[in-house]
Amino acid sequence: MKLPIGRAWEERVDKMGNRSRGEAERSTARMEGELYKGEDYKTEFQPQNYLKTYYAFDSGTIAENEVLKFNLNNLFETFSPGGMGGDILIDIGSGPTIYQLLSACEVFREIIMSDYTELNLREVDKWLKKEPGAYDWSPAVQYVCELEGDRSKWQEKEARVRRTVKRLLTCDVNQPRPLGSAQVPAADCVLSLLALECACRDVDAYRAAIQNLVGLLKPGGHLVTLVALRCCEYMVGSRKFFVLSLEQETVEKALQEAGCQVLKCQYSPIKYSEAFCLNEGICFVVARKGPGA
Ligand SMILES: C[S@@+](CC[C@H](N)C(=O)[O-])C[C@H]1O[C@@H](n2cnc3c(N)ncnc32)[C@H](O)[C@@H]1O
Repeated sequence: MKLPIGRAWEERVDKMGNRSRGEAERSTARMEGELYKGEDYKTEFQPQNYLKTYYAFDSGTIAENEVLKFNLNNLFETFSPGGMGGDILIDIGSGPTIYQLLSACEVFREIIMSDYTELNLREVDKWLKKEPGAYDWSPAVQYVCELEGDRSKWQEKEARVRRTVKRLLTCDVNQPRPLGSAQVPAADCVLSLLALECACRDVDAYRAAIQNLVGLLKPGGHLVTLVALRCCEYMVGSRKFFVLSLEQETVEKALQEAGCQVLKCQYSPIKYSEAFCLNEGICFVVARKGPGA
């Protein structure tokens, strides 16, 4: 399947894949312990390192597995047949991952994925096209199939994700139009997991970003988000990235101010391994856009 991603995008990915020597030297010369953020994502966030640390599933660390299972369980509950569903789901800040779509692919006709960095989109594209070196998501896919009642159907589910993801776009949640000039229909659901707290420099920016995402929804559409609470930094390989520290109340208030009704706010005290990420709990939130928003 050839996804409708622009030629310019592919060319830039090639360039990113073969970074110039000067660029590589500049980045290794940066001081150890530096906190990366903002534009740094484009050059310093290495998708493979991120996947190995946080999504190794049963072969990885217990804490990271617990977070992933919490997330997959909540996504399963939210997107079960008879629950939320519809035409278009837009995933914002997808990163290099597809686990977030394993339940949603059953109940949405079309999924649009997006991220700030082209390297992340390239990593997802590799998996969608079954290219050599693509990440192996099968343990997570089998886990979700087991939740659905039949672990043996995991290959069918992978095929369904590949069929349902129609576009990969670049995005910036700090822009009033996070998907830029891309022509995208209003969505039934906007999903954004563990991305806003990485992308926003302060609470005002976070509130604005929530509003920007709500702007992508149809009235009555749903915003689904997962937030690592009281988090201040996380590691991707040897790089340390900034995270905005948020309380659950701040998240709920931002959604209400953006004209949404919070339908669910599932808190868990789980933490990542301290070596990778400093957080205190996590919350999975479902909100509905009100008519006046
Ligand atoms: C911790 S990762 C989360 C990835 C994935 N959603 C997950 O659940 O694992 C944070 C993601 O936020 C993205 N990001 C950073 N700044 C952003 C921005 N301004 N707009 C949108 N996404 C951004 C990064 O590229 C990265 O993929």
